[in-house]
Amino acid sequence: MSHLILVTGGGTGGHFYPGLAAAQVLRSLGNEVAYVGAEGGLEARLLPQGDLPYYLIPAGKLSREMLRPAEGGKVVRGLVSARGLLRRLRPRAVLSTVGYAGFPLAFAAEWAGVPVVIHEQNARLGLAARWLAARAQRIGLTVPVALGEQLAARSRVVGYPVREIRHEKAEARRALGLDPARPLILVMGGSQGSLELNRELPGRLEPFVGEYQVLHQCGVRWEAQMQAEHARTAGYAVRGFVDGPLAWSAADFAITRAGAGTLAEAAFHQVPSLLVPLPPELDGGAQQANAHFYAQRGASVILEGWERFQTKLEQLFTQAPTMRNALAQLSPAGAAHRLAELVLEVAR
Ligand SMILES: CC(=O)N[C@H]1[C@@H](OP(=O)(O)OP(=O)(O)OC[C@H]2O[C@@H](n3ccc(=O)[nH]c3=O)[C@H](O)[C@@H]2O)O[C@H](CO)[C@@H](O)[C@@H]1O
Repeated sequence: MSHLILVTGGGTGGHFYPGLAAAQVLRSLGNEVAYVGAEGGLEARLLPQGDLPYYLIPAGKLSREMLRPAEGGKVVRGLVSARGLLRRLRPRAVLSTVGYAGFPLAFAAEWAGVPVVIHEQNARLGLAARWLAARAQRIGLTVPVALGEQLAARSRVVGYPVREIRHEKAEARRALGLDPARPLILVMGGSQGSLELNRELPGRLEPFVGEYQVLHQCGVRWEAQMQAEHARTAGYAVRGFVDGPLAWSAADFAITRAGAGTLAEAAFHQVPSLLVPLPPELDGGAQQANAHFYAQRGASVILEGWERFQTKLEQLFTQAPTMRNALAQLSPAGAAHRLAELVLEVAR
């Protein structure tokens, strides 16, 4: 029997980085670990830069798109590839951070009798998590989620595994090519960038540039256009993709989407944030649920309508000290270890 543990999940940063963090902990504890990502996902670009053994398999979107032959075909090919990998590698356990990219391997493993642990990042279970939860041995959660009795018995709140790297503030700003001395507002659109933040924020933040500087992460897709439009505005730096730990270490305030990873990093680095969650029709309400979890605990402010931007930003500045305390209570430090422990509990 092999000693291998397979970690799977990706597509976007929010699903990939927590899997990577847990994989690294599992490896540091002496386990043999390999990563299984989706062809075309963010991980297909990032895994070759690291030192974890990895495999890429097809993965189709698990939505109504699945009914389209091209997407449905990908789902089927993903399951066939996953089954082939399991037969070849015979892992002791599979950890999946769910999402469409974490689905094929975990699903095939459940049917092959390999112990599976899933991790749901958001404050509610997504589709892949709901499909996998019934047969998963353990369900790791970022925050408490209301579940039926059977699922609750197998679930544990472990937090969201973040990359636990902190840099000194001035050094982080220097490394990002920013003014080391001026307070920084970080705009994070998430791993793919946010068109809404790209459209709304440069103009609205202009009056604050001078007293503050801005680092706006706009998404690789929009980088060229955003650079052309704003590169010459002094104190307003635009980047397609940034080094997450560096950007959070450099920031004093943030304006962000409400992806689970973004929120967990804001908590880890204690950066008060103004949240602009994705509209519920685009993600089944996951970001709204995440944002409310933080706002109810006084850790973030939610923007409800751009007409209130100025008021909300001022609220963020004035309430920052109490928000930092609330964020410290929500810090996910140690989450990667707790998730790794769940996996080792069930590994054969
Ligand atoms: C549109 C969409 O479906 N978004 C989902 C996706 O978000 P998304 O992939 O945007 O994820 P998150 O906000 O959760 O996390 C983004 C991660 O990527 C990193 N990062 C991002 C940009 C960058 O330039 N550099 C960088 O390192 C961040 O530091 C963070 O670790 O997965 C999340 C976790 O399941 C969900 O909560 C989100 O709803």
